[in-house]
Amino acid sequence: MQWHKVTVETTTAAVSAVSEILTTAGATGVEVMDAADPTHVEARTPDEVFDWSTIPHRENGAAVTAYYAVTADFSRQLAEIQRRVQALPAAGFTRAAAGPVHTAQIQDEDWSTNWRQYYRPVQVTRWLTVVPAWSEDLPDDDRVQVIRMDPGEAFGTGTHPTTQLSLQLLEILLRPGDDVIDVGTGAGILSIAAKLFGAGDVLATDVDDQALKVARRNIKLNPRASDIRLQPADLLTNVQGTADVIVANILTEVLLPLIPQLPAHLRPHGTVILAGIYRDKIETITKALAAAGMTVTLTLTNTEWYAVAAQQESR
Ligand SMILES: C[S@@+](CC[C@H](N)C(=O)[O-])C[C@H]1O[C@@H](n2cnc3c(N)ncnc32)[C@H](O)[C@@H]1O
Repeated sequence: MQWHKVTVETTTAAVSAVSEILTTAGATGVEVMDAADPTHVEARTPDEVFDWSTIPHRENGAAVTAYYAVTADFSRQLAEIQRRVQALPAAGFTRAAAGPVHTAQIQDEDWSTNWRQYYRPVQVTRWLTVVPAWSEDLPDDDRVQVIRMDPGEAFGTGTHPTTQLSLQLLEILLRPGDDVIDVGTGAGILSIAAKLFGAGDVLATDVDDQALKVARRNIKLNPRASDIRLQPADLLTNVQGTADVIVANILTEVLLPLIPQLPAHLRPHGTVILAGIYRDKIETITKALAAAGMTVTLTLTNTEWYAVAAQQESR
């Protein structure tokens, strides 16, 4: 089968945004080469997800690659990718983030399954390990919860710092029986983790139908999370009801319009967990939370990324 290979030259800060653009345009997965990734020498820890020695290390900037089936629709998909990449500087990224978009037509060389050999289980929090769906390699400690995921299908299989920060805050803050809304669920990992941590009702939403399909598949891989509800939704618009915990790992540009919607969906003493915040955006998010009557109670960082937990100020 023939595929279009699309590579966007960009910067470390914009990798997540570019990955989202390529995924939203219909890619089933993205490959990231980033100079900020640890080299294989720095990365030799028991938690490694990749065999780094097999992956070349990039010297500058970053590149995100995705593959699209050869269809009549491709020129429209490519135009949309180029339009959205060019809009990155206006969304607050540096001009360098909107680098050239390269395309090539390639023969299927099993790229869609080749990456599987690089994946290993990864311990994402103290009590949570993400295990690829096909792996028999389970943690030795039976107190550690296991999430089964099919990586490479949608953003959020546990390896990105923003997902790990969200999982860590859920592990710290979620109380048994808490009802949860997961805004922008992607591959469903935060909702599944919430269930394993003892959540009550969990509603997972996403604006992208493809993400919801992937989330549905991953939920099926985790029987203890089988009653997660899925709903297509743009942020909290048309989402009914309230929750004890609302979690969202999305870029700041998307979190900002979400924040004013939160109080109407958050129970008294409820907690909001926001991740996907690049370090130069943390002040903007804190101010927006304050304007919506919420105070940051806990902040975690991982590389350049921040995640915050916030609660409503008592009235
Ligand atoms: C960075 S991914 C996070 C995925 C997963 N929650 C995680 O933590 O790994 C962001 C997700 O938000 C979704 N998203 C983007 N804009 C949205 C919106 N306006 N409303 C709902 N979901 C949105 C994207 O489709 C994507 O699946």
